[in-house]
Amino acid sequence: MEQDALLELRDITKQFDGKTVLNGLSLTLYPGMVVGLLGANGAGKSTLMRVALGIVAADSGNVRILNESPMALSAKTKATIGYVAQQPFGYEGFSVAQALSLHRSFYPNWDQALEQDWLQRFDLDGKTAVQKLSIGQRQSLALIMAMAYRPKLLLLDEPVASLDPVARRRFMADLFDLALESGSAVLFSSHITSDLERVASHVALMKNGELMLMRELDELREQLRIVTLGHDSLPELPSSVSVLAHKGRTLLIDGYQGEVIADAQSCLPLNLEQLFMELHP
Ligand SMILES: Nc1ncnc2c1ncn2[C@@H]1O[C@H](COP(=O)(O)OP(=O)(O)OP(=O)(O)O)[C@@H](O)[C@H]1O
Repeated sequence: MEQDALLELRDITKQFDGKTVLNGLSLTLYPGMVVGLLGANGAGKSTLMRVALGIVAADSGNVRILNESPMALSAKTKATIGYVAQQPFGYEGFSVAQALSLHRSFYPNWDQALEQDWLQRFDLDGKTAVQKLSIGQRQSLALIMAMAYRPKLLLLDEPVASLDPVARRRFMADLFDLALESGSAVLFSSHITSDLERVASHVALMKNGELMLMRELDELREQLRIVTLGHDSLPELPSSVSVLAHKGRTLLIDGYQGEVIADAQSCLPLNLEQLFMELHP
């Protein structure tokens, strides 16, 4: 495992029923990184997280999470990892306060002030029965449960899909602060590209079980261009530039450093949503 890495996946392959879901995927997370994981439905985002946590075993490749094997995590290390699954689990039959009380007992580093702060922010009442919470409120509770012990590594599978825009914004800002303040790393999947652009330090883009791009967001803005060519054929390109997609007169390039692109009628930066669309024609 590389020095300081909080999570390292190397050459991970996973098949389900003969279908390849993760295909030679490598990804490393360091302290302070907030990585937004972007990919179409079925691209393998949840599977990646589940492999990282040892919930499912990879067919091949190597995973190290906080310097341990995910299949043999010590209790001490487990207490420093936060995870919110796409469909958060139950606590049916408990009130919010009872559920938190039970959950809290597993984590020596639980920050009760943070818990109270977030209960207020998410407008959750401790007396409400968990089964009466809306989907968004359940998601909020699951987030509090995963974050109030300030984990070193936080994996969130579409954590904000059911939150309203105000709650989403607040939570996203907190997420970023948490990582920066405590030297944690966060990996979160989301289809909301504007959220990703607002809070992520890095973007990881998956397609068909492969990692197409893993880059600092600022770098991505500088080095990716969408080019409209005068003709369908690919012109000779500067050596630093690589082609991500080419269809008709539209060319998507990486590694752009301000060079002149031959035959270009326009050469423009693009946002994450445009990038996603261009990579999924
Ligand atoms: N336990 C399983 N058994 C069989 N197939 C599975 C299993 N888990 C996932 N898959 C398949 O693996 C593929 C990737 O699923 P995964 O949930 O990782 O995608 P995702 O990128 O998280 O998708 P979404 O954005 O829709 O949540 C899908 O085709 C899915 O049907």
